[in-house]
Amino acid sequence: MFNFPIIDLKRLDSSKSEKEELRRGLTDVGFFYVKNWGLTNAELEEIETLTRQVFTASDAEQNKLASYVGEMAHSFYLFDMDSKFVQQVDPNLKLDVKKIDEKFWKMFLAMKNTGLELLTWFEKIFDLKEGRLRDQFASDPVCCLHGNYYDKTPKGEWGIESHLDKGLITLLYQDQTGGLEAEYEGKWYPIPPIEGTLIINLGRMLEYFTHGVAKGAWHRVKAHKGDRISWPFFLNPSFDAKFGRLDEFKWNAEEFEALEKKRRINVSGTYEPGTEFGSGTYRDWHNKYVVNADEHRRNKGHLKIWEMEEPSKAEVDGPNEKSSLQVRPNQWRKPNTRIYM
Ligand SMILES: O=C(O)CCC(=O)C(=O)O
Ligand SMILES: [Fe+2]
Repeated sequence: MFNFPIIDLKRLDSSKSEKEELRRGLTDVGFFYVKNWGLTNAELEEIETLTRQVFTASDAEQNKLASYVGEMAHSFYLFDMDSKFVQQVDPNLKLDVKKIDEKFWKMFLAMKNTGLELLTWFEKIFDLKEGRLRDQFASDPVCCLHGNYYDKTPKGEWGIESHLDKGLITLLYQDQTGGLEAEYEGKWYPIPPIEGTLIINLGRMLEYFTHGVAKGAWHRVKAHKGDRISWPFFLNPSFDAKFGRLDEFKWNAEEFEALEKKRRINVSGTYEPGTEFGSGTYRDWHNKYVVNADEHRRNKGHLKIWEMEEPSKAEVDGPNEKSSLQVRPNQWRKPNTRIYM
């Protein structure tokens, strides 16, 4: 067992040891738990029940959800990473789409707020000027919430293969099954469920922008005990965010460069060396790697993904673009088409 940091968001302001643990999570481990982030255990139980229903419902019911336009500006997608599923469809199950929409939107916002609050804490821990991370990279972040459904992972396969998330931060809620593992100093350790907590891991973009001082951590999932649901929320940069690295962290540039080189050799096949950042904006990167996610998929896995996406303000209000909601109807997509990880 590994001692992953557990941060109580309510105590962070007043407790020095809590801040030290956050620093350890941020700069050494790359993974940490967060308590008191917003939703109650009862709300999370309800989310779990509703998600299970979504994955068990017939195509017709799923399509009802996909074409539902709630009060909120978002859309749903569904795609399979792998089609050999044993999971049964319940033909009699009716989805309460309004309720699903409301509950998921609440979860979405709670996770987004937690992510932004954490970015502010990272600025404090790193002694950066206030807003240095949030203003430069996340003034209008591209966000997306997945429901990941893994049926029991067959022997020799992966629920999701070893990978590094691409964005700034990932905030993940998992059910009580277990199966998520993270790498630390060359060894793999389970990240067991702790009721009510979120698991935070840092993505490659945050790592890259900080010259590797914020640590991106590799992780993978084997749902060998039984089927499993997890809800990762991906906080990505704003479309207009410039891909400039922060000079405050330049002192670590050489070490990071060396690490990046080593990675390419060690993990060829899952690393996707094609995903270079360049010096443009997140929009350039997004158009290159996310819009054509099929071609650039970085990992295989035995799971289905249900995605809830919030168009960024830039996407909706852009001067030359029609609202994405007008031009892009809600829809289920099968199989895999886009992945905002
Ligand atoms: O299901 C999990 O616990 C992890 C999922 C994950 O790593 C991802 O979707 O990027
Ligand atoms: Fe991930």
